[in-house]
Amino acid sequence: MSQGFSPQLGMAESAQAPKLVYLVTGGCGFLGEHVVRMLLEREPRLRELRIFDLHLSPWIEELKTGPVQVTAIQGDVTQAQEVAAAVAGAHVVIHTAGLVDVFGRASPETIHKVNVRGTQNVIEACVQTGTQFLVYTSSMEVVGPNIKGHPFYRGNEDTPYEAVHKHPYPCSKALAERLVLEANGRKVRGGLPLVTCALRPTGIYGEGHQIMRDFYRQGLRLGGRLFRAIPASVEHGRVYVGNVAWMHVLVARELEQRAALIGGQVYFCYDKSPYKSYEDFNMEFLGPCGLRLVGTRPLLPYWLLVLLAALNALLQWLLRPLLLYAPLLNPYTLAVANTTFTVSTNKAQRHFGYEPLFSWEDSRTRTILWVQAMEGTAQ
Ligand SMILES: NC(=O)C1=CN([C@@H]2O[C@H](COP(=O)(O)OP(=O)(O)OC[C@H]3O[C@@H](n4cnc5c(N)ncnc54)[C@H](O)[C@@H]3O)[C@@H](O)[C@H]2O)C=CC1
Ligand SMILES: CC(C)CCC[C@@H](C)[C@H]1CC[C@H]2[C@@H]3[C@H](O)CC4=CC(=O)CC[C@]4(C)[C@H]3CC[C@]12C
Repeated sequence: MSQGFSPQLGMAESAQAPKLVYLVTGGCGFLGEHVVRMLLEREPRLRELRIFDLHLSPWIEELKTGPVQVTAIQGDVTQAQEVAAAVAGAHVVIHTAGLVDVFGRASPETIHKVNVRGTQNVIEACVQTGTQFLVYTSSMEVVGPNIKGHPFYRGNEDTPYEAVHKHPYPCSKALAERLVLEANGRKVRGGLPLVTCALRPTGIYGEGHQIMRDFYRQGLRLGGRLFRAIPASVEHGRVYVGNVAWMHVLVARELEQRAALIGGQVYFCYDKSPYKSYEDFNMEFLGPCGLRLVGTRPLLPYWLLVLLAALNALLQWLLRPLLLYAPLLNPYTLAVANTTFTVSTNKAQRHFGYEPLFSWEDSRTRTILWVQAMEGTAQ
């Protein structure tokens, strides 16, 4: 059963009746919502958009009034039958669903179940039902930073790096990514080959970013101040959520025409966001909303942060039978925050013509407006 499509948006073709069915798993999440909205805005060949998520958001209802049929599917990626039912008849699957947890909220088993087995279910569903194109949202964490704290400075997809994973989240993303890439070329129902690729965003920011919200609220509680914890010289790759969504839409569109080139490939997600430390970067948005980052150098010595992070891990373990204690600071988040990880690549541009849709100025303005719209601004 062929479900082919042409990614070239010629005049004649875009004027034809839309015929494609897309499925976005995790479509109600931070990134998933942007992918969903981007598809509706920028994929004129879309006939039906299926949004699959454990928790469906109320905003989906607003999307149902447009020309594209929007189908909300409440489901769990760990349930193979639910996934297969959602995938059946879809031309393209964009698999963003995942458990993003580096704070110890979920058990390692749950993280593995959702991120690895869930991805396996998506692959098997494509194979069984004859869906040929699969885009997987991977993560920079598949590469690093590693537990040795080696810097990854302006690296690209071919830069050698000692990827050593111990934490359940990067372990699960690395395993899932491998499954997706190994599935490239498998025969789907009807005999055509499955075409897969993986996108690896660095730290995503933008409207809906939960950790930014947490930092903002913490700053408000501390009287409009945040205290520098990490040296300004430690740089982090960050990418605007709208550009990450755009990259997903574009690569999904190009998968068929350029299957031999794109199939089985990984791409870092990048844009023109500046390289800065995690905290200085956040201040690009929190600053204009009235917060101040105190200190040109970290206020606490690093050894004390390591001690506090270890104490938090101990408290989390001791308190687990009674309550969930999951602060931002733990040995893993400290190691990630304190290690330079920046990417510099044009692979997505070379392979499928990606250019960021949003400039740095636009991305910044949109994010600031979103922070300002949150309740109780500091201004
Ligand atoms: N936030 C970030 O900085 C980065 C995120 N990523 C990846 O991007 C993807 C999306 O992440 P975010 O949007 O940040 O997270 P999110 O938590 O906002 O979104 C994930 C979505 O998946 C859904 N989901 C979770 N478990 C599910 C299950 N068992 N069945 C069905 N749906 C389920 C959630 O309900 C949620 O709507 C994830 O795969 C994550 O690993 C990659 C790099 C950076
Ligand atoms: C108080 C601490 C000293 C600073 C805390 C900051 C951390 C919570 C965050 C610093 C770097 C973040 C991670 C990074 O952006 C890469 C990521 C990729 C993903 O796929 C998921 C999220 C994350 C692990 C992200 C999580 C928060 C940080 C560790």
